[in-house]
Amino acid sequence: MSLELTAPIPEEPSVADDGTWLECIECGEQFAPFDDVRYTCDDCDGLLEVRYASPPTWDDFEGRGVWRYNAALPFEEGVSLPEGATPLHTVPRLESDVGVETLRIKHEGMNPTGSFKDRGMTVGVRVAKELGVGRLACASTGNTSAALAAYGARGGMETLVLLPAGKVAAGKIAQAALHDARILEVDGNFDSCLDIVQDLAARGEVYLLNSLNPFRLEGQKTIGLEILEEFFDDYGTYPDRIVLPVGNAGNTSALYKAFRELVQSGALDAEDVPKLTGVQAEGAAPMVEAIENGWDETRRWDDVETRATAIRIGNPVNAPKALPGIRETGGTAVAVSDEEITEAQRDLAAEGVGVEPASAASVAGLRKLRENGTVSEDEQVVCLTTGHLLKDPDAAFEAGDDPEPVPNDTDAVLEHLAE
Ligand SMILES: Cc1ncc(COP(=O)(O)O)c(C=O)c1O
Ligand SMILES: N[C@@H](CCOP(=O)(O)O)C(=O)O
Repeated sequence: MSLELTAPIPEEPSVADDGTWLECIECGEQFAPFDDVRYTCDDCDGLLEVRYASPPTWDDFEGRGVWRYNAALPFEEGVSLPEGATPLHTVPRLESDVGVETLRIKHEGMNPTGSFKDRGMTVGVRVAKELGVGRLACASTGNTSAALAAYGARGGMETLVLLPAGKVAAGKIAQAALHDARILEVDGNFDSCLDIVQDLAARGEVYLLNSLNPFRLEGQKTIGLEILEEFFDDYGTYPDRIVLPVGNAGNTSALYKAFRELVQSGALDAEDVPKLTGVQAEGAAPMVEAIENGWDETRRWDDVETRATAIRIGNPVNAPKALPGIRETGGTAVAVSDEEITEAQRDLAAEGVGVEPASAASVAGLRKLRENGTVSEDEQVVCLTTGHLLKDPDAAFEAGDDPEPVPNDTDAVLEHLAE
């Protein structure tokens, strides 16, 4: 296991506030966490990470949901709906069909707005209040906008969302609209929307709450903490592998950070860290390209396309955090077709687990890696499903069978059923 994972706990710098500070992952420059609004390093523009003088151990955790893990977060509590404590489903038929020893599904679609973004927003909006900023904003393929709108509303704050026109699933726009976000539809893809929001943030017009914001990822760390705790309760061991869909690569970065902090505190052995395994759609796979080619960074894909609109992303901003996470945990990355994604969506639905297309990419990826021998039959695996089926009703209609019209008459209904 890599040196990164066993790195010593850094000494608390003078900029720390209550044992917490921001640190550049490229040059190591440190910043006080709440003295100013910043998303990247003032010196080199590298990505920032939140650091703690005392990384958490298992005994520090009590309560339920995201804030059970407040010892691993910058605050005791946040702007909450509440979020987290999502199910870790068993899926016995799918488990034996895919052919692994254990398969569990961590269904993040069961969060308050139907995706894992809520875990990030409960922390992110709390930080926005601490900083005393005005308007909150994000670029989004849909779920981030739904979560920002809801948590902004909960916190009594104004929200602005920029969406790629014609490429966001209906359920997600409906959420942002009802929670009263101002919605701008941009004639461009998600990456162009993020470029604009970053410009607006740099000009001080908005507070950016995409996963470039290091505090968002603190909340998303709790996915990894919950998986490890619950899996250990059930099996007395940790999963060998966690398979997750990858878009902007926030979750991959967040889970890797959660595991590093547990290793640093001595709560987890480095050899027990699950292999982080990322799955992208074939039409939007810059992370897979970077992993396959051994690159340290991704190359931007300008033309991206997939039915899994949530991961229709060509320039994953968290790649510098996520690529080491995949490599140093011994994981990998794989691309799947839209057909394989829809098939996996049906497989999950047949076990009663309703997910949107991007979520099903994890299961499609696991199946592919099992078939090509990368994943072995004795592995214990958790697949992350990131968003709820109702987020994208059109995709669900396409994947499922059509309703059958029948006359308003019992005999005619019976006749129809007998056909
Ligand atoms: C449903 C869904 N799954 C997966 C992803 C990808 O997650 P990440 O950006 O953390 O890689 C997103 C958004 O990016 C999403 O909305
Ligand atoms: N799928 C995301 C894309 C933006 O990701 P973020 O984690 O950087 O906010 C979305 O739902 O918009």
